[in-house]
Amino acid sequence: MGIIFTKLWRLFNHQEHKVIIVGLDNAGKTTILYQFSMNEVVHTSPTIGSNVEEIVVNNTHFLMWDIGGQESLRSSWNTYYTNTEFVIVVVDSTDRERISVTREELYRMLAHEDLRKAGLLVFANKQDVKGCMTVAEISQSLQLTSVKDHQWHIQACCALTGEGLCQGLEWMMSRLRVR
Ligand SMILES: Nc1nc2c(ncn2[C@@H]2O[C@H](COP(=O)(O)OP(=O)(O)OP(=O)(O)O)[C@@H](O)[C@H]2O)c(=O)[nH]1
Ligand SMILES: [Mg+2]
Repeated sequence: MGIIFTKLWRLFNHQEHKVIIVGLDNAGKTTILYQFSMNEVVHTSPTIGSNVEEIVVNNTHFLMWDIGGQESLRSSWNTYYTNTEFVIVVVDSTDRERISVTREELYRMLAHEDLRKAGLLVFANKQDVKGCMTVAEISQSLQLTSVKDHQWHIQACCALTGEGLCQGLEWMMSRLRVR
């Protein structure tokens, strides 16, 4: 169903902006996708493959691909990269042990030719959990200030309440406006 919809959408609209949502398993990617598309918290199970939804904000159409983050699935993330305009990396801010794994995946992605022009939005998710990493800590662990060849932004959020998600979308919209 998702694929048929995607193809039909492409036939009739040239204004879509492709977005991929990546990050380690359990980061909250699927929860974020459905907060964007339905404004509610859905019950999720680990994503095998991907989910795709169209999000429309002020007449701007985003086609968002939420890709499963389990280790065995990460080597196939690159099959989604073609024509991607924004990469959303979702970080579980409570997962201090695996932030270095996210960093490795992040730099592998940014080095990929197909993502050369893509903007990077990092969601520091699960900010509702006491003692979680702050945006500053995550930014430092991911060494974001060393990212010079991609536009980037980091945004604190909580996918359960939706807090911070609109600000992330607004950043993407602002990048589209300056093109
Ligand atoms: N406390 C808290 N829990 C969250 C938040 N966002 C997501 N979760 C929970 O984290 C768990 C994993 O969420 P998913 O959205 O399925 O994670 P995912 O990144 O899609 O995981 P994979 O599909 O395996 O890659 C679920 O139990 C969510 O309810 C948040 O902001 N705060
Ligand atoms: Mg998922």
